[in-house]
Amino acid sequence: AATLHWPDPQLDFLEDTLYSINSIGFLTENCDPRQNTTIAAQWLRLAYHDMSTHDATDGSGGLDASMIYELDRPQNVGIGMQQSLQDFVFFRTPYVGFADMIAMGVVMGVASCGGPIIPFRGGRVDAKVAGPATVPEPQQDLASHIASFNRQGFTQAEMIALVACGHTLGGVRRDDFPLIVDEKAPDGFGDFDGTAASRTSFDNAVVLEYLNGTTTNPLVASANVTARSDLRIFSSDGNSTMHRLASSNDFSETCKALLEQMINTVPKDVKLTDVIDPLENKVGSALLYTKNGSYVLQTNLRRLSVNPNRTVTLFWKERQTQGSLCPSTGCSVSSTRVSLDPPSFLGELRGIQKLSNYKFTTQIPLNASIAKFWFEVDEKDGSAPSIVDNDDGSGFEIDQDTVLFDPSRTTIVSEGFSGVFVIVVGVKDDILNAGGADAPHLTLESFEPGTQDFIAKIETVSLQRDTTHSPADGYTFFTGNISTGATAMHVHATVGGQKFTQYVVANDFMA
Ligand code: HEM
Repeated sequence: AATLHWPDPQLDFLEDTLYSINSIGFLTENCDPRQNTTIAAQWLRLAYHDMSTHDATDGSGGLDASMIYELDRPQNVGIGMQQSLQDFVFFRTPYVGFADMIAMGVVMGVASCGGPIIPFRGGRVDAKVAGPATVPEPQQDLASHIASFNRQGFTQAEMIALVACGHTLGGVRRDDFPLIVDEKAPDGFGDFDGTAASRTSFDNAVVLEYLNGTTTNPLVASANVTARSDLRIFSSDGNSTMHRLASSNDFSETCKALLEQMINTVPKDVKLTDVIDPLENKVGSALLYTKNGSYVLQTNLRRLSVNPNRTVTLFWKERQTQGSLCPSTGCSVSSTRVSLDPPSFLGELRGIQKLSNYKFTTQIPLNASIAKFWFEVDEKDGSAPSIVDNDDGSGFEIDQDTVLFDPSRTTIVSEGFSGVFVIVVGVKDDILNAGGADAPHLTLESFEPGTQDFIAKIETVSLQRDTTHSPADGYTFFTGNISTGATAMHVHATVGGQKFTQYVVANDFMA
């Protein structure tokens, strides 16, 4: 399983979104309905269509979010495609692309409808252009379907099962396929399986109804014989795969494996992360800034379990060791407060009841500063306290204190419906002045996810000396405006001939 070597904004975000914060999961939590179908069904179809550009012979294509360039193709008809992309777009970051969110939609959607929990890996890379038009269509013959699934990396038996696993959710809309669903279909929607409860269940009713001849699946039973692609596919091995999937356990296990393969089908040069499981210890962001004559360090440690007796202590090592004020074991402070936060629904399914968040805000003398920090966790159950120090004993390093984003001086200014973040960054005078004739160069690279057209916007603005915040505590302040549509930014600086970079997410703009 993936281990967090802090800072790791990719794993940090993906783990949070899977288990900790009920953000994307909130939309589909109870296999929630939308447009006669379910959000989970829309997400699953989107992921399959996006993946189906894969060519196993040369390793090209796969789950790479190329769908944003392919929406106008007839194979991708249906409001669900656009809507699903809209669901995911807000969650992309400079480190996590659309494709990872489309893949996560399968994990979330399937689990929310009572299906198996599919392991999730991150690291997909978003395509810059459309892929080939290779999504299978209902009017194609069996040989074309077998060839097309082979090209995508699936055998004939796997094709049968994967179609059954996909077509356990949702159905066919008359608006999209008037030649497949006739006008008698209630709400213009032909469910893949017949029972109302089944619509919101990831179950094998689609298999059982097919086998016992009661199916209403339009792709099996449509009056339009050409459109009966599921019938041709399901029966293509004399029903042997379908008989096997009649066991609900087999169905669940098979779907888990095949859907995992589907979301992990990526272009050959893309390397996915290890499987992301909930992390027992997780450090949040660490913000270091100056205020009223000292540094302030703000951070937190998240634990998966609750223990009201547990104490968590933050330790740190000073950057200036001469005339150290800390004992040899490091300076320390107890958590300022603990909050017990609910996990995401997937976190709950993984057995997490509450997440304990130990929060710290501590002052550090200006002449000492901080080089790194770590935590001591005492369960108060007689066992020895444990140390949380980034797994490898290195601790959580504050790599520099020269260029510091300042959340306490940063503000938001509204302008009608939109607005700007007025971002303030402090630069240490020692280094600034040592720069001599070299003028400092500071920029903000803001990231907007592209909620309108699905194309992320990265904008760079220069930071200027701040006229409203006078120099203080050994720092001079610089300021620049970015849109409130930004969800993250990098601060880049060249000061005194050295380069500095800091990554900050919008949550911290107003921390
Ligand atoms: C030969 C292969 C396939 C064909 C011809 C096919 C065809 C279709 C058609 C015509 C629809 C109706 C879409 C609409 O009304 O807008 C549909 C829906 C759907 N398909 Fe497939 N499909 C295939 C394979 C798959 C696979 C492999 C998966 C996923 C593993 C999948 C998942 C879905 C889902 C979840 C829906 C329901 C969408 C909703 O209710 O909004 N399909 N499919």
